[in-house]
Amino acid sequence: MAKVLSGAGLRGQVAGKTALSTVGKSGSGLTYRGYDVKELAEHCEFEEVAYLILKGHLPTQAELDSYKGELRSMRGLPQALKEVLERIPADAHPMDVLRTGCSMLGNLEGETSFDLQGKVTDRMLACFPSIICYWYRFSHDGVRIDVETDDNSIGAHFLHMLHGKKPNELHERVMHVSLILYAEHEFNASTFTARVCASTLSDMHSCVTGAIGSLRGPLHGGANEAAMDMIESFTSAEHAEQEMMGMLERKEKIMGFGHAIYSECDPRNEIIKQWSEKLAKDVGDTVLYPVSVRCEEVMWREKKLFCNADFFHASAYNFMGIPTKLFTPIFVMSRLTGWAAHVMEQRADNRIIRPSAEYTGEELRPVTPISAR
Ligand SMILES: CC(=O)SCCNC(=O)CCNC(=O)[C@H](O)C(C)(C)COP(=O)(O)OP(=O)(O)OC[C@H]1O[C@@H](n2cnc3c(N)ncnc32)[C@H](O)[C@@H]1OP(=O)(O)O
Ligand SMILES: O=C([O-])CC(=O)C(=O)O
Repeated sequence: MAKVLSGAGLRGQVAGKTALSTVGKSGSGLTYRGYDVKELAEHCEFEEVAYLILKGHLPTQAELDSYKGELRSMRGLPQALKEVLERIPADAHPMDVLRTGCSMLGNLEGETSFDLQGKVTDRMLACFPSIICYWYRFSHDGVRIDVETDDNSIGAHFLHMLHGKKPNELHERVMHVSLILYAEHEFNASTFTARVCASTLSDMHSCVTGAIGSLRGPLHGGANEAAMDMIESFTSAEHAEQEMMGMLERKEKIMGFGHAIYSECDPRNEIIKQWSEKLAKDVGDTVLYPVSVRCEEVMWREKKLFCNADFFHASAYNFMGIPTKLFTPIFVMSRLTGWAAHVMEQRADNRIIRPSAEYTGEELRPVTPISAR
């Protein structure tokens, strides 16, 4: 059953065209350029999916090898950017760090012509993990890490820099899956931000910087961090149930549940949930995964609300030793592909996005001189 889409928040209004993805077309599915996300997550590496989204087709092995080589060669950070990152305090939010990092990159390596849109996007894909980890390790551990690793994937590059050692096969695979699931999602809030910015013929770094700001909020990408804060406060499944019932009674929003478009489920949830379960077994977890499952059961039973993509990402990332405040930046490392592809699509058939407002203010009135107010 499709969700009734009407009311505030531009819900249900077609705001433009896209050939990049379909969200909830039959009530629940998700496709990227016609491919089911489930199949992509099962068979592909993230770089293949980034290539698909950005360049329009799934790469051949030769195309993929060459693309990965190119991305690998772009991991380094300019000295001036490193200096900026070193000045950002340890208690800053990494999403703010990434927003600044992206903006600074735009100053140093600006998109001076739209002919460079593919190149500047690849550069961001390659170096966003470097920006996050360089700042994180410098501000938290006092070390200046080498960001130019030879890792075979973006996910492995990230985990290697974060933990100071190469990830195992399971963790690298989960990163592929996670980055694939987060890559693209039609006209969600952050992508729409990027498209509005693009419609003024602004540059790619401005579009992405704005999108990072939109993704940061807890109603959007920030929900994975908020979900983690919640589940780690529960000591057992029973405790989780008790607390959730209280939150529902108090009409609190529970992060990681519900969706603006999907009506019955978010197709990304069952995929990341399976990987979270595998990771739970791998680390011998007996609390976080059962707590998460109980939260899912309670929300469905009480409210018919289902987990969105963010909920089981929280436990999955936690099991891989990723600090909670880096969860949403990982989303950025992935969604950058969708944002950039939408910017390119907008540019290819552009009209400035400028909706109208329904005026609810005062009727026309005279200005009283300041001495008489
Ligand atoms: C990757 C992503 O960005 S996915 C989204 C991540 N965000 C979250 O997880 C934040 C929590 N979820 C929410 O805030 C919302 O479900 C959103 C923002 C995702 C969607 O918002 P909307 O489209 O406005 O929600 P929707 O219209 O379906 O809400 C219907 C009702 O369910 C309630 N509801 C929806 N989600 C939740 C929730 N997570 N917890 C409690 N109640 C909820 C709403 O308050 C609303 O109740 P009302 O009719 O009494 O006002
Ligand atoms: O589509 C949305 O509104 C939010 C979402 O799930 C996403 O951006 O991945």
